[in-house]
Amino acid sequence: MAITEILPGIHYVGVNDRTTTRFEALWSLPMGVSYNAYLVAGEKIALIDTVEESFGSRLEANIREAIGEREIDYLVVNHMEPDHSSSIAALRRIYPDIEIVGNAKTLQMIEGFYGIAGGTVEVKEGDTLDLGGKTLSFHMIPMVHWPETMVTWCAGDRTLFSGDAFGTFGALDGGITDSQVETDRYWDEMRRYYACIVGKYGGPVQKALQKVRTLPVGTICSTHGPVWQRQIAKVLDIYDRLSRYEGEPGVVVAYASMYGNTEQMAERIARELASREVGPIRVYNLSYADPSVVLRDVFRFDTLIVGGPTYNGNLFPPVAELLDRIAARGIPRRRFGWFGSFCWAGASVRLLAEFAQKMKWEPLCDPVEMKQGYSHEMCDPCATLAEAVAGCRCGK
Ligand SMILES: Cc1cc2nc3c(=O)[nH]c(=O)nc-3n(C[C@H](O)[C@H](O)[C@H](O)COP(=O)(O)O)c2cc1C
Repeated sequence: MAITEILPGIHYVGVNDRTTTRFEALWSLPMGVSYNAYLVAGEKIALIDTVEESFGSRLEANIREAIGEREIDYLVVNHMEPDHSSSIAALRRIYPDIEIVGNAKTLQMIEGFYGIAGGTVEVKEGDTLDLGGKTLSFHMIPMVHWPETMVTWCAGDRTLFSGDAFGTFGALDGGITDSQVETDRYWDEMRRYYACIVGKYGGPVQKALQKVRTLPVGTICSTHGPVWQRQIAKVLDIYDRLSRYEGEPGVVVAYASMYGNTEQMAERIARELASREVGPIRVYNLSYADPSVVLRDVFRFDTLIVGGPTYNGNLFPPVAELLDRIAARGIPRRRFGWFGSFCWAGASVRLLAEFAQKMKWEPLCDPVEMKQGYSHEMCDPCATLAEAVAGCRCGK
């Protein structure tokens, strides 16, 4: 059996993208990304999802390698985001009789994006499609992370085609299933993918998880990253924890600084945290750090300390951008401390306090504010902030 036949009659026909530098024109891709598509072959054949348009010819080649000149009877569209749907029109040209299976919202989007209206099969929650020897059923998971998203369940093979749910950044280095790849490389990429792409939709992800837990899942075929078989419990746990916005113990110190004074406060706070054995500690200079990595760790850890100088009566832009990203994802709770600097009329500390209030986050302690240059006098206030973090750790 070819390595691409992940289970008898279920073929991986996806592709790797190691050239796109920014996913959604926003998020970095240091390990690339895969666009996964699958063939389910009974007496009839269904293709589940497609790939990004520029990789369409590779998808076709992979399909031909798996099933030769046999026709594909159905294209199941779990998710309409163009990295999975933009080869639909090309596929229809290659396989003119292919019937496109989707829910009402999906079919409306297919017409809107690709002008395809006929040759479709509309499905609702729980509907089934008999391929002869394999039966697919369809289950809606709206807003994970678009409104039309659904998953496809193949009960006979205990296999869930989950769309973007349980996906991760990171191309597939030869292997396809989690026993064929080095899984440790993917966990941080999975958190980064979740935080950047799905992070706003914790509630819908929780509902999807409830549905998935009723199924005896043996294989998860998502649209990005490895096929999960051995590590399903860990994957569900990561998605569960992140979608409950449950941080694990750890501190992110995120700051920006034009001339190094606020930076010295950040360094001091981190040193004081470490000397109290608080950890892990991740320190990011927001002018240079990859925003997706910072966001990943804000999702991952339970404590966030943010600092920046006052800039034209406002927050320094890289700090404001981080706060915008956090607010857009509605993270409901973090233990929050903040610090800032100014020269003649401070605003950054006040605006960080307003942010905490807007997010309904509990402040850890009074903020640390510095006028003009950093000096040894700032050590005590920075230590007090670190002490507040350490104090919470001990349950004080
Ligand atoms: C372009 C610019 C705008 C600034 N705007 C303000 C301001 O509106 N109010 C203020 O009190 N200080 C302002 N400052 C001063 C800085 O906030 C202050 O020097 C701070 O300590 C700089 O911190 P840093 O060394 O970490 O960059 C401004 C500085 C610059 C360069």
